[in-house]
Amino acid sequence: MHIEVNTIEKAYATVTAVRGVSFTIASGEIFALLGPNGAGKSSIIRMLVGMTRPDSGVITVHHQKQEYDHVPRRYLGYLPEDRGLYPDKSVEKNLLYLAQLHGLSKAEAQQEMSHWLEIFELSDRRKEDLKQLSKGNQQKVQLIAAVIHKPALVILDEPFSGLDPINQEKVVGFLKTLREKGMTVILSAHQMAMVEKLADRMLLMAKGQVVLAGTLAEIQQQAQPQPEVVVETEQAVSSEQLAVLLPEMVFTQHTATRFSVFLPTTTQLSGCLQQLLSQFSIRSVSMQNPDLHQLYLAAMAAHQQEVQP
Ligand SMILES: Nc1ncnc2c1ncn2[C@@H]1O[C@H](COP(=O)(O)OP(=O)(O)OP(=O)(O)O)[C@@H](O)[C@H]1O
Repeated sequence: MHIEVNTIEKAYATVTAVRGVSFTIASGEIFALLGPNGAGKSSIIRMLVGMTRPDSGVITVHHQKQEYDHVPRRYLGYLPEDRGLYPDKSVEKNLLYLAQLHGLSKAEAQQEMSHWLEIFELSDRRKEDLKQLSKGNQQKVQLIAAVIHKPALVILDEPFSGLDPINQEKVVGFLKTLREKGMTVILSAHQMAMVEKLADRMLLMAKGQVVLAGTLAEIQQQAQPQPEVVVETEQAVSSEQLAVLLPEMVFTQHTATRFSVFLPTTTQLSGCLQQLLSQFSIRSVSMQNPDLHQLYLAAMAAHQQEVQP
């Protein structure tokens, strides 16, 4: 399934939740929607699944040579923000009911359920009522419910919420398995460390607008066009010495023997190193790429400044 979103807008009574947002999602990729509370992520998801319509702009979903203006229910696996299984029914009843509702035979449903319960180490809990399970285990059952009918597209709103680090890692593994099975995955999340491990491409939003978009490498390039080189020296180096040696460059001193140089372009790396080597013994040099968490915070701070009058 391939999705194209072209300049969609969505306003509610008092707020414009989505402002001219465009992106594409290729078949079989994990696509992350990121942004602070109220950024517009859930609004986009609700439009993708057809729960609401954009006020303007176009959504085109391509699947098996057909086109749709939202993802048809039969191809969709959805973990909504407000979960929605039956707490008074057993894990097994919940999952089998949902699978059969989506058209799986009883045997197929049993087979899929056993497969996923085993992956999440919940096989021995299948007879228990959902409400008897811990919040994390309920979340895992919710995730199984979203994929048990083998949908082409899985949309997961906050799949890591309420999970401890070990279970978060399990969900990372689960999402990679979905990708291996050829499913397209859209997820919204606040856990940047998890997203960084998983997402093929991502869209960072704030106040209904796109702030950054692309692969992690593309986002790093957009957000920090000046590469950071971290240098460690054998002997102490002062800021004054650096300012004389590298007059054109911006640097930050971390310790007496460790500092970062922000290169105007990567082509200036060898010149910069030659200058440093002419004066100091260098212990190590490494290119530093900011992680998604740092990029996210920096992009949000920059966006905040931009939108302030
Ligand atoms: N049904 C609605 N009626 C009115 N306003 C709404 C409605 N749904 C969302 N909003 C508003 O639209 C904006 C975007 O909300 P949305 O839920 O899409 O953000 P989000 O990025 O999913 O946030 P969160 O991370 O908190 O779930 C917010 O200001 C929100 O208050």
